Amino acid sequence: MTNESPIVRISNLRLERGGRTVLSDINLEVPRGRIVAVLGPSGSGKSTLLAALTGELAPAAGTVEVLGQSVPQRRRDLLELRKGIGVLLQGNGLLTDLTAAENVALPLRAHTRLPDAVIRQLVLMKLHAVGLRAAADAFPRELSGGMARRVALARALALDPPLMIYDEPLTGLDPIASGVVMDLMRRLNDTLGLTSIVVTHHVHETLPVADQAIVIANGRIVFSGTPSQLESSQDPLVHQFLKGEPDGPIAFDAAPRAPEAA
Ligand SMILES: Nc1ncnc2c1ncn2[C@@H]1O[C@H](COP(=O)(O)OP(=O)(O)OP(=O)(O)O)[C@@H](O)[C@H]1O
Repeated sequence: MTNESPIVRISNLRLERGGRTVLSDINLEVPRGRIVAVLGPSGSGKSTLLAALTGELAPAAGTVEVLGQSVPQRRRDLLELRKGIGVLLQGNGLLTDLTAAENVALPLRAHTRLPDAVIRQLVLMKLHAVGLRAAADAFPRELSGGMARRVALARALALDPPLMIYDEPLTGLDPIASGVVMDLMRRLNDTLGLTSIVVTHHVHETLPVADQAIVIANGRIVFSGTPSQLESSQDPLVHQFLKGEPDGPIAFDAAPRAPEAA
């Protein structure tokens, strides 16, 4: 893979779940170094698209290339590819009986034969990168929601993956913690030379740090462009999604929920 080749290249992709087409005609290129926001109402297929990138879901048609190779079907090849993809899930997935440092060490222990002292140094570097070196020996229950999310981020970065995937990284976080996580995402992306794909409902928090945005609705990509192009789009589908309106060209049962009363 050359420096110019895209980190992700999706062509004419169709994805099915339970025998039903969820997404079709998906074409997307994610160039190196970018942060791409994947937006869309609940149930539109954002997680399904991520599943195709990580090889959990094979295409019903079309192709998915990640890190310069077609996403493999063979389990061993898939595991190898996944070492290059850091994934931050909304549930964090931290093991509660391990400290922050031990959690971050897990991928290093699973995939390398480095001595303990080297692992400890790498772990402290990753925790430092997310501003939590001092919390190395804390248990998850001793951390705030935002801190726990950052420990999970440090763990996702443990193997220095060139591609980061964030699945709803702001769920459950207050506005301050959300701002910290989004700033970190941008800073880590730029300082570590990463490429990031962020699936989120949090449009207004995410667009300021994104280089590119796509909106998925009604089973396809209905917008692809810069955040400012998105915000000025006159497309009725995009407009309905951004404003969270129940009536419009997005089917009612796929429309985003109304904001909860404060
Ligand atoms: N394992 C599955 N089997 C059958 N249908 C599924 C499966 N997973 C998802 N679906 C369906 O596929 C569609 C897309 O779901 P998906 O989870 O990708 O949407 P999403 O945009 O990520 O939603 P949300 O924002 O609520 O997480 C939905 O209609 C969902 O019901």
